[in-house]
Amino acid sequence: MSIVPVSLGARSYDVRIETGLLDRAGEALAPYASGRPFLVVTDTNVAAAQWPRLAAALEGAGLRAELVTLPAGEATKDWKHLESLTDRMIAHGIERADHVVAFGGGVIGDLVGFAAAILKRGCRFIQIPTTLLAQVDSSVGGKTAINSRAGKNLIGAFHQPSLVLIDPATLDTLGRRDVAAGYAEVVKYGLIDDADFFAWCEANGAALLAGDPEARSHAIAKSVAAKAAIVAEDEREITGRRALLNLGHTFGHALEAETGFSDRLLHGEGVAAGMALAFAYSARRGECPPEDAARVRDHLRAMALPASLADAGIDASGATLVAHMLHDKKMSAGTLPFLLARGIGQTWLAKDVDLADVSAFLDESR
Ligand SMILES: NC(=O)c1ccc[n+]([C@@H]2O[C@H](COP(=O)([O-])OP(=O)(O)OC[C@H]3O[C@@H](n4cnc5c(N)ncnc54)[C@H](O)[C@@H]3O)[C@@H](O)[C@H]2O)c1
Ligand SMILES: O=C(O)C(=O)C[C@@H](O)[C@H](O)[C@H](O)COP(=O)(O)O
Ligand SMILES: [Zn+2]
Repeated sequence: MSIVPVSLGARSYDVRIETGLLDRAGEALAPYASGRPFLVVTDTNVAAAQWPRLAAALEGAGLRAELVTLPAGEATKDWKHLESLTDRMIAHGIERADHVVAFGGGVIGDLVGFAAAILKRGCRFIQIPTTLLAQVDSSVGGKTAINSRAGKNLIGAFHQPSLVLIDPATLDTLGRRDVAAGYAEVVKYGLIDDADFFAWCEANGAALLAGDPEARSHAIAKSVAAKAAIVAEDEREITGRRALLNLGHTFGHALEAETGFSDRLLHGEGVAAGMALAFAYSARRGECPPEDAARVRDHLRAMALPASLADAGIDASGATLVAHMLHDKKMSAGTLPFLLARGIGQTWLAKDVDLADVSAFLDESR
């Protein structure tokens, strides 16, 4: 078992990573049991593919559970499902010290985490992530949210889980497109500040996507450690350190908004295209070697990820995409800081980016 601590003073917690851990989850969850059964929230696909394992583990440890199953997909991160979930939590009698279990991908984790942040002004939750994306990124760090009509994750809160349990074997039932989408967030850690890890991705990405257990476990442990270190330094994205985790997201969220937060473009796919655009734009500004931008694009494409507007199926104008960006949560005093790169592993937060120039770049890229 590898254990990565997320060090946040009174809000510290562990991320436990071990193949087969789901079958022993009862043991790990027992200390968090209250007088009521655990409320486990999942989606339809995870309920079919992985719930029998968690149910057996809970039963084996003498723990009771009630399952809430929500529709699968990004559209579930909305007011309607937040309302129905909080109604279920209230009916269940959740108290502030109780733990709700988020069992699924990033959609379930973000929604359940936000419901836990606001129910009775805050109750506790545990993450059991079942997608590569959720295991390497969304289950760690306490960003919770739903989408608004205007944009991605616009209604949310920072609320840390008490525990994260990662079983890489849950990925055995995940579809190839979702594995690839999660892989985009793995590549992100290399592009931010670890050129050696990007080189590892170039060498091992294909094996990881094919389900190689060693490559998978290495990528998960490495990503979680990278994220935990950044979150411990800047939990609420104040100093600019945590903003690095947003590499590719200003472009990516605009592409997601343009496709209506639907399965036309998955979050990780938007991030992949967004990272390629961030590198291409950095190269256009003369700040990044064009060979590095090409390496990023080529690797993402080789992993069946989109690396351009056309790959992502986007035909919108630069002005339309920039209009989406105005809702970005990094906006400050009317300007939008941008994650750019001086090369692979050298991401930085630029504060002098002119959105008219971004719009022109996007029009050229179409
Ligand atoms: N909070 C954060 O820090 C953070 C970080 C990155 C992404 N996110 C958010 O995460 C969301 C995307 O998460 P995601 O990619 O996990 O999407 P998701 O939760 O929609 O899961 C993807 C698909 O896989 C299915 N699935 C999940 N686990 C499965 C399994 N083990 N076997 C079979 N099917 C399974 C789901 O039902 C769904 O259809 C986005 O909303 C994004 O904004 C949040
Ligand atoms: O944890 C973070 O910080 C991130 O930015 C991780 C991102 O991968 C994730 O998609 C996050 O939800 C985006 O944050 P947002 O603040 O731009 O909504
Ligand atoms: Zn992301």
